[in-house]
Amino acid sequence: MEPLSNSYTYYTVAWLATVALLIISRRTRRQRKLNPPPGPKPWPIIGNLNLIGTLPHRSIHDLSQKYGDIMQLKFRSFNVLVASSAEAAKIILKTQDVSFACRPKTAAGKYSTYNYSNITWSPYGAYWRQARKICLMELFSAKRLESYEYIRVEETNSLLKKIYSSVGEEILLKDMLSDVSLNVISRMVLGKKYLDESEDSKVSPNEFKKMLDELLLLNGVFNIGDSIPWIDFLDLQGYVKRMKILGKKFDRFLEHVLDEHNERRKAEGEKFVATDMVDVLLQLAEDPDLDVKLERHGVKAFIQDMLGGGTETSTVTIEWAISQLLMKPEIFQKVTEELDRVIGKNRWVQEKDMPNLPYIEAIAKETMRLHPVAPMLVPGRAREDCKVGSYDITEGTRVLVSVWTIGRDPKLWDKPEEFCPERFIGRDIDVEGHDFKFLPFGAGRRMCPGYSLGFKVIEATLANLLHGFTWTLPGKMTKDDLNMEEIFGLTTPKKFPLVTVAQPRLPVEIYHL
Ligand code: HEM
Repeated sequence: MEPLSNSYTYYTVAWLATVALLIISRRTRRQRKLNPPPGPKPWPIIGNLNLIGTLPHRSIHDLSQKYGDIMQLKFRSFNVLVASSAEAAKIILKTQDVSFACRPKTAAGKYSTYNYSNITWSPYGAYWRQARKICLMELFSAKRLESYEYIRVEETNSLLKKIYSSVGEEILLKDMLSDVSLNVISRMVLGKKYLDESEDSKVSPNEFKKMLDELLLLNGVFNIGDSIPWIDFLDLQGYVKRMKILGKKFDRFLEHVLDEHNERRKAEGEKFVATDMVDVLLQLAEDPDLDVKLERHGVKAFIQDMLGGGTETSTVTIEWAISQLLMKPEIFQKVTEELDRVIGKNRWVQEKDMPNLPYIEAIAKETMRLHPVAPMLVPGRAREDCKVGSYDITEGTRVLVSVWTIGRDPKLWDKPEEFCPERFIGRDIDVEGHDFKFLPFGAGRRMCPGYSLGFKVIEATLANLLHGFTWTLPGKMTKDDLNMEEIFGLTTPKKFPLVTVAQPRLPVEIYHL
């Protein structure tokens, strides 16, 4: 019996070893055959992170100049594919967008946005598809956006009044703009403004603002645990702890919002009409015909998305626009000539005037070309092994589209570093992701669903700021003293907020809003 058992063990071991060798050799053969995009040689553990500075979009831009418009980096344990030309962007966002339409799993998505139940971080699939359908048909339909125009007008008027009451004084424009956009979005989404002390609410205005700032910050940070999963539990930077705290705070607030809305619905019974986006979402949550049930936590996650997506984005863009004009004051003259000719001096600009103000539109676009809010869009993730051109991309690879580089490509833009709105005049380049050389809102399946609202707010606010006031730098400050550096985050704002001085340019009675 003994020799038989020995030979049995021997054959089993030999067989297992052969299978293991076969698997290893097949894997190595496969790896050897892979043709990854060019990129810098990664270091062990950190990969190429040593090459990424405090402004990652600029570091990545510099690397793309060396390695080409389709390059691959390694950030610790995962590959990062970077597309840096209009052609490469088209491949990622159009030709092969199904392969890249997923989002990476991040602690922010898990802990601060209801376990990936919001639109931004939800994986590609039936739930996300339904969310996009809700955006298109319900939340951002032309009819719905039009029905909220009075809110945008009222809030812009209160901004103009506030500026008028500070004429001649130094103004921190960003603070004023961010109050307006927060009021606009919270009235459209939640039905009331939470920055108003007199409103009865569960959070103070300060707390509400802080929560939103923290949401934007934590969704934009580089959390080490996301790229080295086995040290995730250590939470070395303390971000996960903050995300959990924020998640709880938001939940308390949003529960209160939902309860208030449900109570009104019950009280009004048959007469109830949905007036804000929460009402719409709560109605959808009861719709038995939805393909995927919209749960209460999904409603809360969508609300968070709207609040997060709709506030900082327009503020940051308008602040950049006014800063650029202060650097090139001759543009003020051209734009006021257009405003005086089309609008006259006896009224404010309305949204319906915008098609007649191509120079304002061109200023907004030129600002977004040079200062895209999301310089590398929101990261995507390869859903499967695939090819981009002749390169092999492996499943799980993160994907960035450097719209910052594309907006500065000298092959596409003449004197790309110069702020020159005229380049958009008479050219059919829209913001809707049709032209891959200009992608401020992305393109394809994952394109920003709030683009039309965002662009409306930017254009109309900018038009009225320029129609109602002349803008100068404070005291003896010259344009050479104006710092145009940016900081990186979920949005890419000015490093030093703009301080400016306004003077009225319309008859006094026009400011009695
Ligand atoms: C100036 C205004 C805005 C800019 C520049 C902007 C920009 C962007 C960009 C670049 C993306 C990523 C697209 C991609 O990955 O391809 C995005 C996604 C998104 N934006 Fe906006 N956005 C703006 C306004 C808004 C508004 C007003 C809302 C909602 C109220 C919103 C909600 C969203 C959502 C939910 C996503 C995620 C879409 C998805 O993953 O399917 N955005 N936005």
